[in-house]
Amino acid sequence: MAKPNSNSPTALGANDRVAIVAGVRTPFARAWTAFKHWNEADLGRAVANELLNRVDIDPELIDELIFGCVSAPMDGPNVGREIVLRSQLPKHIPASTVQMYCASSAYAAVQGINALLLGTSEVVIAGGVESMSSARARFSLGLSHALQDVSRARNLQDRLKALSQIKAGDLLPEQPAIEEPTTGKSMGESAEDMAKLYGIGRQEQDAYAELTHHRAAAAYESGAFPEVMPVLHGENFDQVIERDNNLRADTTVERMARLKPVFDRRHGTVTAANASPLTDGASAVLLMRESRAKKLGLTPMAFVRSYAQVGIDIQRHNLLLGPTLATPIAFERAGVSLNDMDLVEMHEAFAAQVLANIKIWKDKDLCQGLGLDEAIGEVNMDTFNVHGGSVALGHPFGATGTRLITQLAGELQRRDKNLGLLTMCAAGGLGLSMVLER
Ligand SMILES: CC(=O)SCCNC(=O)CCNC(=O)[C@H](O)C(C)(C)COP(=O)(O)OP(=O)(O)OC[C@H]1O[C@@H](n2cnc3c(N)ncnc32)[C@H](O)[C@@H]1OP(=O)(O)O
Repeated sequence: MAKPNSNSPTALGANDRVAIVAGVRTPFARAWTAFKHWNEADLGRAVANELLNRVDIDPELIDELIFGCVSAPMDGPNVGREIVLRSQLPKHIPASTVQMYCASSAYAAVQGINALLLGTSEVVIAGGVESMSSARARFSLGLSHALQDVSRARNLQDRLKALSQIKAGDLLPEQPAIEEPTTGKSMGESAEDMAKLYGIGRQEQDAYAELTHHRAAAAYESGAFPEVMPVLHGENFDQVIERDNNLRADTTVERMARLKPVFDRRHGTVTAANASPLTDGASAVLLMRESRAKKLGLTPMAFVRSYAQVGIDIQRHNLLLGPTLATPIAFERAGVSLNDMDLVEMHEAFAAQVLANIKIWKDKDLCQGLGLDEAIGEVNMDTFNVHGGSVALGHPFGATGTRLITQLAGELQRRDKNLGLLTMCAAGGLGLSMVLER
């Protein structure tokens, strides 16, 4: 289990901090709905262009674009580069695509932060995108091998021989799955395990899901999501989506109670309502050092104080514990504690995962059982996910990280507050936490 590194600095680039200057995102759309006809590179292009249009900055000043994408398309897996080639950005800008499962765009931001601290880039666009609607079913390996043999065959006889190797089962397409290759368990099954292990009941999960939907709906009404851009959609791109379409302002615990559990149909508690949905969308942030922002006359939303990443042995521990393991390290690096946080944003893969993590945070024995020295502390729900989270807004895997960075930075700015934490679990037992300051 990862332990805080006591030699860590207390803040990143203390004399010339890394600034989050701006952030944008598309509305998040349930898979196979509004963005059915969009692909990853075009969704990414839309947010990159919007960022350039909103910030008064010469595109020539962008040194690098880094994007996260979990399910990268086979016909252009470096989505970042495809975005540059399709956007208003100058084509000479280098671009890359990173993968840290659900934390991918937060990790893209980390890569950008590191480049700025090293001085290898001065202005970075970091973001992420996911299009579950574009995820393709694959040929089986047996069929792929046979088709390769056919294409290499020199004569009709060899071609027929290659084709004769194909078994009936090989013809079945393999659907993209959200399963851990190591454990064979889906994310939903891990959420069920977590709910059972930490005693998080169905009612508690549904009540949390109701809260997150209602908060997100209220946030739209109060204008708290200026980062959300309108996007054209539909077969002829003649309709406009302006808000996340998973959001249900009218959802109630009573309605949710009627739903059957999905991942453990007999004894489970995780349902379509208390899980984040499969989602399409993109988000991006503009990063630069404080001094650069000042020179360009730009007012940063917030600065990066620290970050930390962890990996969990998922054969011993639940894979959705990332927030519990990564947060103490980010706090120690920033020289702060939970009590100092004005706002906390936790990615909501599932209501059960959020509730289990915050239950562990306040319990010394549970924290020590996971190798931590002490309890992290008790979360104040009035300052936690104040505008809702992934269960309501949706969770395009590659885009949630920079959605969280923008949302937290924006809310710190609006409330004129000083410190905020964002924290994420990710598949593979990964976790990423980041402390922002003003
Ligand atoms: C680190 C990480 O982030 S891991 C997380 C990774 N993400 C995941 O694993 C994704 C998990 N989610 C999923 O796989 C899917 O969303 C599922 C399987 C849970 C649900 O998928 P679907 O069954 O397609 O959901 P669907 O939208 O059809 O909803 C099912 C029903 O619940 C209802 N429902 C959903 N949400 C609500 C709500 N908030 N209130 C009331 N009813 C609701 C729907 O109306 C629908 O009802 P109907 O059958 O009468 O039409």
